[in-house]
Amino acid sequence: MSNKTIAFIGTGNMSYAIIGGMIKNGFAPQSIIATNRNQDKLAKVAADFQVQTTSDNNQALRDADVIVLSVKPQMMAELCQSFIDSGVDFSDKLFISVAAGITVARLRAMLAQKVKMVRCMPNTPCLLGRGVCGLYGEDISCEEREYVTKVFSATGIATWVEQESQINDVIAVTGSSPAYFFLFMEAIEEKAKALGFSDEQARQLVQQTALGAAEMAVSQPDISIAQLRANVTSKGGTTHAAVEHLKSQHLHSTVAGAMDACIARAEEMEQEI
Ligand SMILES: NC(=O)C1=CN([C@@H]2O[C@H](COP(=O)(O)OP(=O)(O)OC[C@H]3O[C@@H](n4cnc5c(N)ncnc54)[C@H](OP(=O)(O)O)[C@@H]3O)[C@@H](O)[C@H]2O)C=CC1
Ligand SMILES: O=C(O)[C@@H]1CCC=N1
Repeated sequence: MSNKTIAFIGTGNMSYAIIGGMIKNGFAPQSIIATNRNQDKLAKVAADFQVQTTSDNNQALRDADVIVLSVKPQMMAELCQSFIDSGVDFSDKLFISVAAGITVARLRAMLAQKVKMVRCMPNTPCLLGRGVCGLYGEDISCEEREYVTKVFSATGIATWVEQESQINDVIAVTGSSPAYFFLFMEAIEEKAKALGFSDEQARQLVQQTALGAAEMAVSQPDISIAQLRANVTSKGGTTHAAVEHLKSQHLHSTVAGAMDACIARAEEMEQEI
């Protein structure tokens, strides 16, 4: 199975990140096909990673063993219908959908076949091999599960969940959460600029601090994140004043509420799409 060809249908932000992670971690470029309707994006992924590219989705469907569905959820039904209309026999292909808010049952209905299906919930740090992917599969063999694990382990951490509903929890915890961190970084950057730092200084200061904080957590797994935070917080000092302000603004419940909103939206999309 590891010699199989994998086709990414729709090469936008997420496929680009997954392909980048795969290439950095030893997957052969000739085993990867990227499709897109936008030629500029195909030119970029070909130039950056030397993978095969085509704007013909049906060609990729025919040539690949594994088909990654990576268009926006609202585009998925139209894409699946085009596969049905192509006349290509895809009954034995392994499908992987990275789309939020579309269940296995719905994807199979769109494809009008009970195909082997994996749902994957990745995040964009896959590009650097620092991603997290939640995986859920139906009717896949042990060999296929191993292959999928190998693909997504190349992009970071890959973890299987037992219940499909847990994919929505993964979205809240890791799929969408790079955006929460970026939002926090944006807020610090904005205030740094207001304090008089240049745009370049503000960007450097915030990104280096975020990187340092993340590396502190990763490199010291025996120290809780709460303790790492406490280690910065001198009694009666400056950090204490800042942290108390964040707590008084209900940061924890705000974040929990944001994650609940994320899950609720995924559930809503399951009904809409
Ligand atoms: N971005 C993220 O962080 C994450 C995204 N996802 C999921 O990944 C999927 C893709 O998201 P993302 O990469 O952000 O979206 P993008 O819009 O960046 O990428 C989708 C790409 O698919 C192309 N496309 C649309 N329809 C077709 C078609 N019929 N044939 C070929 N190409 C097509 C689009 O072209 P065009 O540019 O012309 O529109 C676009 O380049 C979504 O389902 C999303 O839920 C999951 C986890 C994280
Ligand atoms: O915002 C979205 O819907 C997608 C899924 C997770 C991250 N981006």
